[in-house]
Amino acid sequence: MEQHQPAIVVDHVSKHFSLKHTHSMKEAFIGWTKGKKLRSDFTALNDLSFDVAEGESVALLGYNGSGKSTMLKIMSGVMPPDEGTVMTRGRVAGLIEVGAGFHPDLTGRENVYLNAAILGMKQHEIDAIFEQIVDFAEIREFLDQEVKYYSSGMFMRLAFSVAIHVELDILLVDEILSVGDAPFREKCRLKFQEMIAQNKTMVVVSHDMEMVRELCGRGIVIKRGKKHFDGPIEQAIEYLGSEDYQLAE
Ligand SMILES: Nc1ncnc2c1ncn2[C@@H]1O[C@H](COP(=O)(O)OP(=O)(O)OP(=O)(O)O)[C@@H](O)[C@H]1O
Repeated sequence: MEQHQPAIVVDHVSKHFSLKHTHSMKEAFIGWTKGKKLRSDFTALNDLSFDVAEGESVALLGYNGSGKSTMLKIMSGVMPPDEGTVMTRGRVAGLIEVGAGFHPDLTGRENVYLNAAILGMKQHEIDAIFEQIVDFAEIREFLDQEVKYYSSGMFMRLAFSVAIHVELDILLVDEILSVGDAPFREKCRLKFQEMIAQNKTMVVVSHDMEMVRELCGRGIVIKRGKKHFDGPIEQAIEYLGSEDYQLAE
């Protein structure tokens, strides 16, 4: 596929979290008088840099806790980096915490409007895609029921459907397909392929190597927040399973 200017530029990004150490009040006080730290700093992302070209589909791979979701959250703008910058070109939609913007006391219909608006769409634009959203989610008969009565699968379908039907240039996908049933997963798979054919830029976090192989041409392998490999997807998957990765610091 022809590649253009970068859609995403991740430039020397680091992220630190503060880890709490449990203490009793007394220990905490004594520790404090002796100048001991009650918290320590944990580096989740360590000077990470990469570009993603427009129309490219890239997988972020790595063991649990290696920093993949943190990287996606920073790219989506829900979390700031501590150091470095992320530049994105165009409208970014994240399938990260699907349904996070859904309000339990509102109906399915109201939530579709609310969330599409949060994702930057105008009322008439939402009207135009409303039917497609509902059809894709297959929850039409429950549309006017409050979403707190939805099953977790129904809830996820609707939230997911809103996110993929809004106008977007960059789609960030975090391990969400595991929630849906097999027919819904298949439908999503086809939708992702359609988006790739439409030259959308995608960054996918998944432990499902079959899906990653199918959707992505390139893989970035990280461990403890550091990039260890960046290249063709087959080689990235191979590296992830290698002793080199296991031993990598
Ligand atoms: N808000 C937070 N506060 C403290 N630590 C956090 C926070 N978010 C993430 N972390 C830590 O940062 C590290 C990276 O987490 P992250 O969720 O990015 O990993 P991941 O590669 O997506 O893992 P997984 O494959 O398990 O989904 C983990 O050690 C996690 O505990």
